Amino acid sequence: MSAQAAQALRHADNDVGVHVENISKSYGAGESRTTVLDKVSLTIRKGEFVSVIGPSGCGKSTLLKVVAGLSGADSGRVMINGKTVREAAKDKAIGLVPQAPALLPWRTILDNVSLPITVNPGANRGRNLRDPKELLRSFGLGHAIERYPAQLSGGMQQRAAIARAFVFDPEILLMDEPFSALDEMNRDQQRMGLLDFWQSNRKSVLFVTHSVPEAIILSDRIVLMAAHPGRIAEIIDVDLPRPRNEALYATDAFRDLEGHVRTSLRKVMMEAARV
Ligand SMILES: Nc1ncnc2c1ncn2[C@@H]1O[C@H](COP(=O)(O)OP(=O)(O)OP(=O)(O)O)[C@@H](O)[C@H]1O
Repeated sequence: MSAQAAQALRHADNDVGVHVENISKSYGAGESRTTVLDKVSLTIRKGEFVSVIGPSGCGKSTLLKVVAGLSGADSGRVMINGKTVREAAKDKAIGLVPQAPALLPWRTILDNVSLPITVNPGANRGRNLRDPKELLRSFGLGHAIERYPAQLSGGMQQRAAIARAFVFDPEILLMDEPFSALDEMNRDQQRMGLLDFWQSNRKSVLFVTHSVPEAIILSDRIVLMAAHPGRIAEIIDVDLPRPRNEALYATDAFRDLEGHVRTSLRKVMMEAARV
């Protein structure tokens, strides 16, 4: 058993939100077959924020898709709060925020966010539902609920997409570079909004990003992946106090950690470039 798998199993108790065990996945057949994920094991505790960072093509999105149940693995297993991904998805325990907000242009923001709970009301009996209006207010969109997506900025649209992911009050949240399309200032504002919301709505989060500062300010741990094949190279604890805010960027502790993450990232990038 690998050290990663052993570490993951040690956490196999009630504290576990997401348990990824020995996940492997390949694409293609014959000579062109490539291993995208090679025995990836990882545990995310309940209420823990974990970011995944690594070179382009190392399998970050693929890992997220496997955890979301959107893509099957060749081997290994994923458990979410002790349930299979299929059961967790059926219970609406997984919230997904894609790279692009994917809002329906002909529906208002409120209708977009309400849509998941209005499609099949009968199936929602007994479920914990969040009030879409209240969610939108928490994300600073209270004034925009009757507007259409095209009338909002990119950052506001993405905030609406994040609010939508919370309507079923999911146990875990999966986010694939949700702020990557935004300019740096807007991006920072959105990440602070997410940080504030998450700090008072603690969920297990798996967050894919290319940004080192973003990973540090948001996360409890950073999973650094290496490529060819995609695997976990290092797991870095973000031992910085919470609640956090922008002031953290200017601290020595933040800068030290940023230096560490960048050095490790450079190492895996150079390794990936040699393949
Ligand atoms: N459906 C698919 N069919 C074949 N190959 C795929 C498929 N999806 C992903 N891949 C390949 O798997 C590898 C990992 O892709 P993935 O998107 O998970 O990487 P990533 O780390 O998220 O990349 P990026 O940082 O550029 O978004 C890449 O080489 C990609 O080309």
